[in-house]
Amino acid sequence: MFVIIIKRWLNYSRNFPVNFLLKQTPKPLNYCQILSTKIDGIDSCFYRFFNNINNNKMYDWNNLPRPNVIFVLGGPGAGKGTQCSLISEKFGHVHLSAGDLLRKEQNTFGSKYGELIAEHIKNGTIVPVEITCKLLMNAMLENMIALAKQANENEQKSIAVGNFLIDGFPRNQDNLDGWRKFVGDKVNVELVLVLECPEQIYLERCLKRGQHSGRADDNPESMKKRLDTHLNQTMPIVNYYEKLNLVKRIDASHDLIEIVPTFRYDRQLNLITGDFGPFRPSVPVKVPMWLAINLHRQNKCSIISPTWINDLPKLQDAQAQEMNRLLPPPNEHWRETLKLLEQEFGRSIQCSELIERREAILKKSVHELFREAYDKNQMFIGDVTLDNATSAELILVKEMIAKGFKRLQELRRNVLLASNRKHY
Ligand SMILES: Nc1ncnc2c1ncn2[C@@H]1O[C@H](COP(=O)(O)OP(=O)(O)OP(=O)(O)O)[C@@H](O)[C@H]1O
Ligand SMILES: O=c1ccn([C@@H]2O[C@H](COP(=O)(O)O)[C@@H](O)[C@H]2O)c(=O)[nH]1
Repeated sequence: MFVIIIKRWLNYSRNFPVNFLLKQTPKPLNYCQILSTKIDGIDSCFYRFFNNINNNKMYDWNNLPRPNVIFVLGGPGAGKGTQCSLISEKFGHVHLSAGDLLRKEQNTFGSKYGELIAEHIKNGTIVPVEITCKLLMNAMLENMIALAKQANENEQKSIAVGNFLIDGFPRNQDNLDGWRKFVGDKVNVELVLVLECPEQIYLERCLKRGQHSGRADDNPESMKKRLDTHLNQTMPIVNYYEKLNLVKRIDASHDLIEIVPTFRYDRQLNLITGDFGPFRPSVPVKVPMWLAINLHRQNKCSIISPTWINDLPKLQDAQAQEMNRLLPPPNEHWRETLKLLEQEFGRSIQCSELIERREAILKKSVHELFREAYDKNQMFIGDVTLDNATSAELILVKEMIAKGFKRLQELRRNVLLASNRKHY
């Protein structure tokens, strides 16, 4: 009997912090009290939980303030990681990349999920939510505990609320369902930032990154699958959040332009759009277009032509084969950038055929759209889809669309008048 008691006692004390925590039912204590009695318990639970992500019993979130979450979505290479780093530097949000957490788990010695994760990443498919969600929750909890500890050390009355940027999640319906089930109201989802680029840019950026990233999915085959997953599985999630009015779409295709300064300025320029510099003679640095032109006019730099300009002849040939569809442009502002560069350097960049062909396709598709309505004597037109047209290109057909609607209105009025006459 005595031996059994000793054994049980030994077992109990070996698991002491965990047992202690599990036996305590959370009471509405003030945070400082909770910290002084419980924080070590939560910590050790956290580490056990982290080592064995299957063991969700060890998880305790309830005594910490409800954190704010911003989801950051966008295609592969949209710049989610890049922008999150900038936001977190500027505003202090904690950046958690679901992809990075999965890659870390994949490379953790002895992880039973390593192979499964590697397979999904290579194929551009989505890892089951139980794994991703627990990794995210662990990472959030780790940060929340750090805030709690900080408050405790500084004898603050309340713990700061965690602010998280969750990059690359939720990516599909399974992710969304799992997030609702495991996290739900434990956090406050404030916003969903969606970074958008033409497909060509996603591809270019990831293939370029692939030259040094060592990532198993920065190659043409994986990219095809990742783009497909983004379009067919992630975009429906964006639509879901759009209905909740939480989505903010951002054009992420703005390329900075590379200049070679002829002057020295050892500090950074802190502009609204980001921090640029330092500037050193002969050392290339990226800046916004307006700054490049301004410095160039003062003879303070030379401008390096963006690489996509070299690919324009290829796009021109491909677009010449396509009679009815616009191919993805190099980026949203390609025409404006070309115009500025042409003005600056006084020479023209050979792509007038490409511009004419795209304008012709656009005009033809708008024309056909309305012609069908007139021919069938319909008062309404179907959905307008002008895929791959940039904002500048859409402005070109704005007048045609306005005229088309005006004529449809006239048609409608005539039909109504005719039907009223019939009744008399
Ligand atoms: N605005 C930009 N202009 C040009 N290149 C960019 C821009 N933003 C990011 N990049 C580059 O594109 C590549 C992809 O960026 P980043 O890793 O931030 O994208 P991501 O959306 O997090 O990608 P993934 O989903 O594949 O992890 C990087 O090499 C980065 O330097
Ligand atoms: O929530 C997620 C996030 C990512 N994945 C997988 O990881 C790769 C790479 O993700 P990046 O965000 O582009 O770094 C992605 O293609 C998925 O295979 C995931 O399954 N779930």
